[in-house]
This record gives sequence, structure tokens and C-alpha cells, in this order.
Amino acid sequence: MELLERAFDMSKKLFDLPLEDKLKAPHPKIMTPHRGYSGVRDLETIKSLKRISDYKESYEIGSDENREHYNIWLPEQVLPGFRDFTTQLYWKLSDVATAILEALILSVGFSEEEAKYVRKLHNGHTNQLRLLHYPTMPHDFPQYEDQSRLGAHTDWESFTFLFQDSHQGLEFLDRETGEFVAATPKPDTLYMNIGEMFMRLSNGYYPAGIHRVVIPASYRSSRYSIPFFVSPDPDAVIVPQPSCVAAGQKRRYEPITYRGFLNAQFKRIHVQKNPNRSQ
Ligand SMILES: O=C(O)CCC(=O)C(=O)O
Ligand SMILES: [Fe+2]
Repeated sequence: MELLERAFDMSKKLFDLPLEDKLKAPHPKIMTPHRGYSGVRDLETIKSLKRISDYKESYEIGSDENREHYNIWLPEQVLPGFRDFTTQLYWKLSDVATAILEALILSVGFSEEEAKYVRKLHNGHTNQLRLLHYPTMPHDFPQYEDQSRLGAHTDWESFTFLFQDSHQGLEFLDRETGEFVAATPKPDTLYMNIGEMFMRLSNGYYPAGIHRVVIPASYRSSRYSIPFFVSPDPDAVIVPQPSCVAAGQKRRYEPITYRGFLNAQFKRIHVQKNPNRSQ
């Protein structure tokens, strides 16, 4: 079986487990480590908000060498082979990310020195593999105007690969027309989007892709997806690289660290009580 097929198979096995088993690897209530299992919001809360969004369960996995975001594993006997398989998947996708990063470096036209810096920022240990399951909406569940599986957002790290099952729903904003366009799953096709950090490194040469997951009206079935987030070193300075700033122009973004950026985002979300954060 192909690696991705096996990945979706494993993800289904995970989310099919009884809740009490999934809760043997609970995501902590705080954001660090951002690892382990997070359950769905209860439907009564969604009804009271009159807005379907974020109706999903997820499991986050990273490098075993990441001391800050350390992995939260299920006991092996709960889902034999899960840890080995997802670790292998994480590193395979990290290898692909390294190749894609080279392509991005080339296409932006970074100088050799800048390219070295950008490579160093992405050492592979800060990436994040996410298994996602959007459960079936009950058939008698009310339809709301503002309903989505995941509201429109940008990702915050450098870039993201997005794998999805055949149930669709993922859409990207076309900046020229202002319309969302369906990212229909196709065999041997990898969808990816640029995140906030690479947008900054390239001084906006590549804007961060706005995307969302809709619930097709006729279709409320369960959906699985597997995003892979490629993230920079949290404490390194992220600044537009000089070769992307035209002579006589100012850079479009001030220097920040990824950690500083995340903290500012958390603060903003907390203030607005906007649950659209998705990473
Ligand atoms: O489920 C998807 O296809 C997209 C998920 C996503 O955009 C995210 O987790 O940031
Ligand atoms: Fe996203």
C-alpha cells in the first residue's frame, strides 16, 4: 500500500478507537506541548454558538527530539504500530519538505548566504504532523448560514502540505478574483500553501495562502485530512531577506521570532475569542 493510503488507514484506526482510549494520549489544556489527542467540541456548544466551525478531532505528532513540544504517545497496545508508522511518516514528509524548501529558495532567488540561513531555520525537528478527523454531522443538525469545517485562515509557520481523503471541502482563496476555489483531491497531487513565516522571509513574494474547509451542502459525511506544517526554529529571527527588498524600498515586515509571532496571535485570539486558530 502506498504511504499516504497507509497514513489515512492508520488515522481512521486511531479515530475509530473508543474515546477513553484516545484520551490515553491527551493534548494538555495549555498550548505546549502541542501534541497528542484533542477531542471534538460538543454539539450543544456549537448549537449555542449558532455557528458550525471547528467540529473536529485531531492528533499532533512531532520529532522525538523536540524537547519543548515533546510527543504524547498512546500506550503501544492501544494501537500497535501507530508510533512507528507516524514517526516514519513524519520523517518522510520532512524529507519532502527539505526538497520543496530548496525549490522555494531557488524560485525566490535568495543569495547563497540567505539560502544558507533559510535552510538553517528549518532543521526538521520543529515540524508538525497533524491527523484530522471531521466527524459526520448528525442529519437533524440545524443548518446555519455561517457553517464550515474550518474557517478561512492562513497557517502561521513556513509552509504546509495538505493531504485529504476523497470527501473534499478544502478551498483556497484566489487573490485575483476574491473567490474561493476548491482544491479537489487528485491522485499524485500535493496541495501546499505558504504560511506567514515564509511570506515574511520572502518579503511577501509568496503571500500566505488563505484557505478554509467547507461542508458541502449535500454532503455531511465524515472527512479525514493530514496537514504537515513545516516550521522554523522558534527563536531564530525571521526577517525579509535583503535580496527580496527592491533597491530604495523598505522591507514590508519587521523582524520577529516565530515564538513572538505565535504569542501575539494567541493574545489576539484570546481577546477576540475567535476560535479560528487551526494549528
Ligand atoms: O483539513 C484540511 O484539509 C485543512 C486543515 C488546515 O487548514 C489546518 O489544519 O490548518
Ligand atoms: Fe490551515
